[in-house]
Amino acid sequence: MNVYALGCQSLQCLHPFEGGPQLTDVCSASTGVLFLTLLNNLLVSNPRIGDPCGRVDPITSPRSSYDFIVVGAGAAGAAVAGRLSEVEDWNVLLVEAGPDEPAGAEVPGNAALYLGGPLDWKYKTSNESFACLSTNGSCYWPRGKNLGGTTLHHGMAYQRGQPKDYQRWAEFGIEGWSWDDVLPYFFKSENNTEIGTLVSSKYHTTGGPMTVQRFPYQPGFAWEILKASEEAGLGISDDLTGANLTGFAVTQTISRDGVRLTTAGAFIRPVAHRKNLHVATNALATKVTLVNNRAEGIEMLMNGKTYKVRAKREVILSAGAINTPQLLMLSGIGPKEHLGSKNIRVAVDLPGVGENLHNHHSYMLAYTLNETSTAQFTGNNAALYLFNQTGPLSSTGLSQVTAKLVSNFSTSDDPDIQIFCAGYRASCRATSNANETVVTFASVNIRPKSRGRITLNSNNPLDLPYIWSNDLGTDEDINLVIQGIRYIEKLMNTTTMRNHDPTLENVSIPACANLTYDSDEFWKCAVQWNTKPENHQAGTARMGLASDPMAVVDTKLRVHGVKRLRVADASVMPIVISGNPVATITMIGERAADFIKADNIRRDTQPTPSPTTTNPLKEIQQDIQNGYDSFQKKKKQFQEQLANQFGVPIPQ
Ligand SMILES: Cc1cc2nc3c(=O)[nH]c(=O)nc-3n(C[C@H](O)[C@H](O)[C@H](O)COP(=O)(O)OP(=O)(O)OC[C@H]3O[C@@H](n4cnc5c(N)ncnc54)[C@H](O)[C@@H]3O)c2cc1C
Repeated sequence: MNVYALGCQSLQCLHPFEGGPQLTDVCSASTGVLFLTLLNNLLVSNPRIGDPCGRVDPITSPRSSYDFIVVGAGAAGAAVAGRLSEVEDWNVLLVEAGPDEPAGAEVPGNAALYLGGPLDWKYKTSNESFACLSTNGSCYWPRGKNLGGTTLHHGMAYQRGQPKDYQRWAEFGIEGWSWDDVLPYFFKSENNTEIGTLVSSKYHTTGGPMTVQRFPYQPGFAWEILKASEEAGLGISDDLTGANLTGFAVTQTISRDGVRLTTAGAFIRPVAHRKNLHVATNALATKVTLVNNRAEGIEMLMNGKTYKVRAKREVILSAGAINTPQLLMLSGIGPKEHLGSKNIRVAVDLPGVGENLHNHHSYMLAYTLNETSTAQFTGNNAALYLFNQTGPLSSTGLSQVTAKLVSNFSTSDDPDIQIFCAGYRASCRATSNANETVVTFASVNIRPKSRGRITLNSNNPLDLPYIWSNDLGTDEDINLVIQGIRYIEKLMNTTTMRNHDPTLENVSIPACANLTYDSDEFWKCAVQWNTKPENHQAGTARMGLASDPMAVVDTKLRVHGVKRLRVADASVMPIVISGNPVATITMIGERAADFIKADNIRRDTQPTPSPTTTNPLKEIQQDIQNGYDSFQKKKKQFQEQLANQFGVPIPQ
């Protein structure tokens, strides 16, 4: 009997998940196939990593109707579905195009390794005039296609943007989304384990389902970067979401004790036992069905069969900034002429659907250090990780180091440049120059001005949409990236960094060869040819007032002109926040769930108002408390079971 079977039988797990790509599919380590296979099995069976007993039990076919249907189980959708299912009287269907999360992807050292395969939508932009010129004006945009969405692949950095980001949203006439309005919803999700030791209770809290903490491991070079930053006068911060918004930081992450925590892991798995929550995996929503401009349900493809499922109350689209506008358009909601050109009957002419597409964009400098690299993905480190979830595999290496800085277009309370670092990762994917230590620094424009759009290639839901990002479409966008490059150069020119003898890897781009190396003109050319698009796409179904012709949803996330249909994901942000967006997108999911609860509980209680039962806020608070209590109870039982059967100590 293998360890996996032993663990699951004794814990009476009914639905462990062994599927999805295995380590042997995503790694190319010299450690060999047998080692990777064994490691994969041990990860799957480990209660703290693969969590075999906490997995969802996906439905094999949907019921004909539910109260709510949520499309997409990513940063927002998992939060929406988990929260709605707190109300026992409602039944909720969560529809996800991809499968459950493979255990290997929960290892922080494996971040992004599962992209490029079946868990990735593998989007590519087209016809870029100013970006990704080395790849014929086409940028690669990975997006997660699995429970947890892109939170199964992301770098896990926890940020919220800054108060000014939400002030900018107000310029669209949006009320109710100021910093003071959104902060309680960041708190609602958060369980910060480093209050008092690293961050302040003024900005952070405990009790939510999303654990926020630093990784247990940092490579020594991470602290060297912080030392160099101080030396260069760029500053350091313990908490870029706290009082000190600028400088370099070893960031807090959305992870729990050395294991990735996706939104599915935070919001769905702990409540997977709820009878009123159905999860459909490998199920593609192909359209929202409308009757008289009212959402009646969805059509979906699952296991080769088409289903029509009715939503008695509402449909919520959380399919992300690319798929949500695609679904809206496939359902007849979008720009009239464009829908007509694809033979789609227009239900609601909403010209803003698919417009306002934007993304952070960057340029990466790679430096070779004067030291021989030592392998990090070793048997010892793997064992350390399996037993304790510590060591190099329990972190993303230098990717946990980031900085927020200010260009000359902005002010210190509103940083507009971010630096992403990478290197020293315990990756199982062998690199070509295994003997060299290479570290990278990307200068990221986190206040992009250029806007692109998403349109349909055809009315076939299986066709990927057409994406034109128009990245780097303004001089200011390019200038901002160059200002970030100058900051990186300043950092690398410190004594601290020079002690490591860094050499900038040759940037040889034929199209830029006639320009003076390291001049602004040179970098302007290089940035456009070797653009590094970030993965923070937003804005394609943006919030705004009904009087705003380009607005798609109102401030309660209801689609203009359509009843019983909301959007909750990155697409509703009028302007992407200045930083890593997951926490904000989850906050949007939290808010959507509360808007829905308030509207529906009010509706349910309207006919027979009574002073004792008609306070919707009180009821919502009670629902949340009930959900939280039952989660805590289940967690305690599970920990006791582990302690009794495997001697795993109960965390204090
Ligand atoms: C490599 C990488 C690193 C990143 N690092 C960070 C980081 O460190 N910190 C951070 O904050 N952010 C990071 N991000 C960005 C972040 O992950 C995304 O911005 C965020 O996950 C988007 O949330 P979403 O809910 O809008 O969409 P997603 O999380 O992408 O979720 C959408 C879900 O909908 C599903 N779906 C789509 N269409 C359909 C359909 N028709 N039917 C059924 N299901 C459907 C998808 O499969 C997916 O599961 C990173 C992203 C990438 C790719």
